[in-house]
Amino acid sequence: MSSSLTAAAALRDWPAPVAAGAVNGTVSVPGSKSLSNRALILAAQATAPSVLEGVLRSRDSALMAAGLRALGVPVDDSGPDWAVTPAPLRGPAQIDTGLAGTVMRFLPPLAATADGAVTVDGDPAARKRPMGEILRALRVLGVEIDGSGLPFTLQGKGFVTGGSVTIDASASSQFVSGLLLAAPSFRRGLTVQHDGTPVPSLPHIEMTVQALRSVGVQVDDSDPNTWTVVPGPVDPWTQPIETDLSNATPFLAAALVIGGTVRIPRWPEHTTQPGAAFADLAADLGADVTLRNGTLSVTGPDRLPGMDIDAHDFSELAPTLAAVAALADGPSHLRGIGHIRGHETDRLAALVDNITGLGGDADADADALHIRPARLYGGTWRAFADHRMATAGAIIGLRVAGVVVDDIDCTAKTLPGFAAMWADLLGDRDGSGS
Ligand SMILES: O=C(O)C1=C[C@@H](OP(=O)(O)O)[C@@H](O)[C@H](O)C1
Ligand SMILES: C=C(OP(=O)(O)O)C(=O)O
Repeated sequence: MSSSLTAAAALRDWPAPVAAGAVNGTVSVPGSKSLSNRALILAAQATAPSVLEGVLRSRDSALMAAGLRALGVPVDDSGPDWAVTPAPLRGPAQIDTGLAGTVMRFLPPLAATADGAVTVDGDPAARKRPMGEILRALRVLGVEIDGSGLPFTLQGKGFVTGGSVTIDASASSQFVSGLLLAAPSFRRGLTVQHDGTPVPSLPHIEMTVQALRSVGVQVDDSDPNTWTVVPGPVDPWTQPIETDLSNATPFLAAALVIGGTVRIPRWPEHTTQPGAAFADLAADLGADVTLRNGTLSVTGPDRLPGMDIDAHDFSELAPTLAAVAALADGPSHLRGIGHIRGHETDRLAALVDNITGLGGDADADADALHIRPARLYGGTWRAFADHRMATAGAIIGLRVAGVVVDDIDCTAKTLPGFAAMWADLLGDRDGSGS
């Protein structure tokens, strides 16, 4: 794995290409970050080796693989399909989470079962992301931890007893997912109960439950806000990893904002990925949307209306939706997304700053983003190390000359090569912009 995927790179200004006309292209999007990192965590606990077909090769998945290796689990990423060979987990180990929510919330509960001390840290921005609740839960479950956020050290005893714990997962569904994904390895399994305002990104918890069941783990999710995982053997991971539908959305958004058609092959018919919601949203905005033979096609509407939507379940789409909204003919409201202030950056603040910095009209309240039509002009679009902020800038740049994204390489978090893929879609092969 190249170090550029595991270390934060220097900022690189990228003049976003302006579209010469309507788009017409097909984009092959790599595997889902969320499924890849679940597959890695589960394969590490399995009774036999797994081969992860279609796994995403990106900074977030490289960090997950490196974290497992640090704990003694061989992950061979030399081919396109990574091989994971389960082994007893042991410290001392150092884990770098980068800026990956899935690494910082999924790996510590599993690392707590290791024999030995495990120190966990991440990028400076990762230290600001909510983490206390999952550490509190691990303490309730008997795990000794030094620290209350990144960096912290788990004093692994070689086992976690498990049992039941009540948490407030209103800041991130990943608190629930992380605990459930390690629970097959807890001696008594685990019941997690959520007590608080509604959990965001619920489809991602369904993804966790489905991933656990797919490797033979029994999960009871029959009561809302309560999940029980029965301890026991984990089968090797066998399913191909689906295309990352959230990463497909900037490309599909191009068809919405400049017209024309974008096709995404290998679009699953059934999925727990919240990115699938984008197809319905595009249709609601007047696009022609079809799914035929596994390819999703989106043909943009003549005029782009505003949107008033509750994005609580698919909050990771907020930057894409905000970029579309900034180019729409009517006002937009993206509601139910207060918790994205704790994503890679404070996304509500960053989107407002970026949109207003280009002459747009946007503001945020505790839980929503409001964007009104305005004539935009060129300027710097700051990524704040956030892959989806960078791709949102690319969308706006399609229609606004002079937009410069200040760190396009942070897209390597989940989609290395984004700039080249974007240039290919627009027929701008050198990727340098206009
Ligand atoms: O479990 C996952 O894979 C994810 C859950 C969501 O996190 P939040 O619940 O913190 O929004 C989502 O936004 C993130 O991109 C991926
Ligand atoms: C919130 C996101 O990432 P993470 O997995 O780091 O939480 C995201 O990808 O939009």
